[in-house]
Amino acid sequence: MVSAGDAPPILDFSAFYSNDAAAKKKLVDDVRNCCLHNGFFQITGHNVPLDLQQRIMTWNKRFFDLSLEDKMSVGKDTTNTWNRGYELLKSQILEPGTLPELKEGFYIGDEISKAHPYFIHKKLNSGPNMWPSSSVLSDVEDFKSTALDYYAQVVSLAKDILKVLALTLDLEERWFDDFAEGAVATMRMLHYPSQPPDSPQKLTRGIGAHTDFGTITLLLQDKVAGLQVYDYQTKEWLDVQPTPGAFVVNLGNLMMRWSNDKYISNLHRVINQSGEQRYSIPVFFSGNPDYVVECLPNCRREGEEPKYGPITVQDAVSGSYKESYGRAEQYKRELAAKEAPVAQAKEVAVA
Ligand SMILES: O=C(O)CCC(=O)C(=O)O
Ligand SMILES: [Fe+2]
Repeated sequence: MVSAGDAPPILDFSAFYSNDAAAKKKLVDDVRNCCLHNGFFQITGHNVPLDLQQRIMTWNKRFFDLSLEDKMSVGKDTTNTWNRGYELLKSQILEPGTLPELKEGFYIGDEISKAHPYFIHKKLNSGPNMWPSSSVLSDVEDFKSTALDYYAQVVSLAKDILKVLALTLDLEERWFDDFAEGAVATMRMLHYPSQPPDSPQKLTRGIGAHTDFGTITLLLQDKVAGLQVYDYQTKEWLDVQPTPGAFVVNLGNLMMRWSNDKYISNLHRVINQSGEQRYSIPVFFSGNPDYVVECLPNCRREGEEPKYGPITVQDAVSGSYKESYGRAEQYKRELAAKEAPVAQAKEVAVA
């Protein structure tokens, strides 16, 4: 049982693949408790090989070690609306009132060509990946195959977790299958430089307090800590300890809405004051963009109205993205407006 003040527990997911009914029931019960508590847990005993986790993490570091110019060769500019490629430091503000975030990212997803109906119809995060050229990265083919293999295996694990989530709601294991068919998921390699000692403590974030937009997130952390989950009862931030081989799993806003707020999409953030570089790789599983999400069975009392109306996965998730990037843009505009008169005054002084 998870209680107030407890960090997300580590659950052995191998029970899902075993024939041990008691162990499987315990896993389902534990996952249900976590979903009701704060929607966060860690899993070991899954089928994603440790070696693959290590190889993608090595690529994560190698990618961010490239020069800024090389990273910008796959920059996610305004023409790339499908969210792939490199994102500069300080591009996002997830926590209103804090500074642009000390993280840089590289977005990868399913390899979707411009002829694919998802691209043509501008479905959520759907389009071709942006890979560095071989002149930038001579073994880019290994980067590609490692990333796409990792992505596919984590998406498959996400589908297994959805089966467990179905069981937690006393639904058939296959309940989420239609939603998971043709699902969109986005993987984001992240690098958090250590926060400079002179940066304002209260305002500096690797990633500001936020909840995730999609259905479930599976996160791989490297060795450096920094991820924290907010505990509403104790009003404290709980550290999510990096655990070798484990994935941190958390529910996103779509799952919370879908469950009529029975299951929780919880606030979390990253602050890296370790003095070391921090790396992580979340995979955000959204679902089939056209699937209509409407109060799950067993999530409201008989006769009670659902809190939310039906919505497509596409509409639910894309709304949240626009909001968070809009905030960083607005901050930069305001800063530029504030600095402009100062710059002009300096010019006058020099003249
Ligand atoms: O890097 C982490 O540990 C967390 C990342 C995260 O919360 C996110 O990208 O939504
Ligand atoms: Fe997150």
